[in-house]
Amino acid sequence: MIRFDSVSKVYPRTNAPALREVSLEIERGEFVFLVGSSGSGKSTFLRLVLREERCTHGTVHVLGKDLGQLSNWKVPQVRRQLGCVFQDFRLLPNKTVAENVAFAMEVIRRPRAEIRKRVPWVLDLVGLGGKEDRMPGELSGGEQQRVAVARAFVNQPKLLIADEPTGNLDPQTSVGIMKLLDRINRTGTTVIMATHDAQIVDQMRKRVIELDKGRLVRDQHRGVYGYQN
Ligand SMILES: Nc1ncnc2c1ncn2[C@@H]1O[C@H](COP(=O)(O)OP(=O)(O)OP(=O)(O)O)[C@@H](O)[C@H]1O
Repeated sequence: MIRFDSVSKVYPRTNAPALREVSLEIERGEFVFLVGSSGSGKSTFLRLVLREERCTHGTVHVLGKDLGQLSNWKVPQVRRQLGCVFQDFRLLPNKTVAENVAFAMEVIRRPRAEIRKRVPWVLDLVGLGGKEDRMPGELSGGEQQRVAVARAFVNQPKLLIADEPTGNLDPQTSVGIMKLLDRINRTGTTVIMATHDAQIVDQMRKRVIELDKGRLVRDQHRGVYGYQN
């Protein structure tokens, strides 16, 4: 699903690499927490997987494609198999809940009949049945993140990337979001989640990958958060 071979990333106009010779493999269906202090390279790792950035050295394979060799016009073909959730939700403020989710299907040109069927299905799945016509601004943070998860999952991606999805939520609301991600993972979707939330990592006991100053320093099966902020 994902393979990093000796991957380094140096951003332009910087000296210290954001990632240093990272090698790892993530198999289909895994649930992986990416941890490490601020600036350790978590978001950089995720940006390389999304091909928002290219690595400086090494190779990144995602879904069988070498992203370094992939021409720009082929990037959307890979991206449409990936779903993303962010700390700040990133919903379209002028569209309703249902329209936000439908939009993810429209951009990849799914047929209207399918959109009409799948949007209510996925909103039910995330526990937002009945709130289809609300605007994002009329929802709580937890509800907005549920919309974002619905939008990320509606096209049934092979891989779901979550960058601190509970960063703006209280502990109880966070547990609800994690239950949802766990459920999505159980459908076969691989989940990679960057987080600073020790409680969640310790509760879920999934694979934990830790970065420190761009280096992979820990790769633990059924791991714990394990470092101090
Ligand atoms: N676009 C960029 N240009 C230059 N340097 C960058 C850029 N993005 C990140 N960096 C640097 O790369 C390093 C890793 O940053 P990254 O955002 O990947 O860390 P992180 O682990 O996600 O941090 P956080 O937990 O705070 O989100 C940092 O030193 C950061 O300053």
